[in-house]
Amino acid sequence: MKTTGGSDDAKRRAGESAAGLVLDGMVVGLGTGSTAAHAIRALGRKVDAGLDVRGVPTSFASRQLARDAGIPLTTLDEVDAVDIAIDGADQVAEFDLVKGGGAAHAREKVVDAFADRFVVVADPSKVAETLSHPVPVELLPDARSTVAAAVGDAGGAPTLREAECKDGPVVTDNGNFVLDCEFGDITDTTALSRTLSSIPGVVEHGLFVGLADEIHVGTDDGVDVRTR
Ligand SMILES: O=C(CO)[C@H](O)[C@H](O)COP(=O)(O)O
Repeated sequence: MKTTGGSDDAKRRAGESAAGLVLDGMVVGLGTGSTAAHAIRALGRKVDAGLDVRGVPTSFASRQLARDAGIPLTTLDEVDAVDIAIDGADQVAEFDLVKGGGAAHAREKVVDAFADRFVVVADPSKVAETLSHPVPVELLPDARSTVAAAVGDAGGAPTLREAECKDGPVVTDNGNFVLDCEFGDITDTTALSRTLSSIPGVVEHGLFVGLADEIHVGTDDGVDVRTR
């Protein structure tokens, strides 16, 4: 699993803190990334101890990890509600996020937005005053040049995400490409989110605006929790 950001201990504290919110009978959205992985492993230990939950994975990677951890799985088609979603972020400013470092943001946004309570888990390296991390944009492969041009018109500098162990671009779990789009400081997250969503060929972008309910930031000796 891809690892970014700060210390693994801080990520573990954040993940375990969020997993502690899960109660018997809940349906849980299972995020993607190294911090969410700590929450999934902690949840697996609670399942071992007798907790009855069902997980909705947000990626191939989180599905595999949840299976290995012994968490019973379900899908959005089979549940009426997701009680809580626990997911990481590449950057957090107040309650707005940039996500998609693992190219899973399209499914993550569906699950995180549907959840009654969306809990973000992060380490201190992710926290900023203003979002400035490049925004991942998942797009239909045929639309690469037209989406890149539209991102440029919107003031962004797009870079096609290249795979590390394969020649050519990253291909998402949905069979699409990702453009990492540099916008500098993003002062109006709502406007940029709307602009990116309106581009034909964009499947989903990694700006998560107005979705997070709670942020758990693991520190050297504990967890800072912020609630809306
Ligand atoms: O959005 C994501 C995957 O698409 C991840 O949650 C994000 O990249 C953070 O990952 P990590 O916890 O490994 O730093």
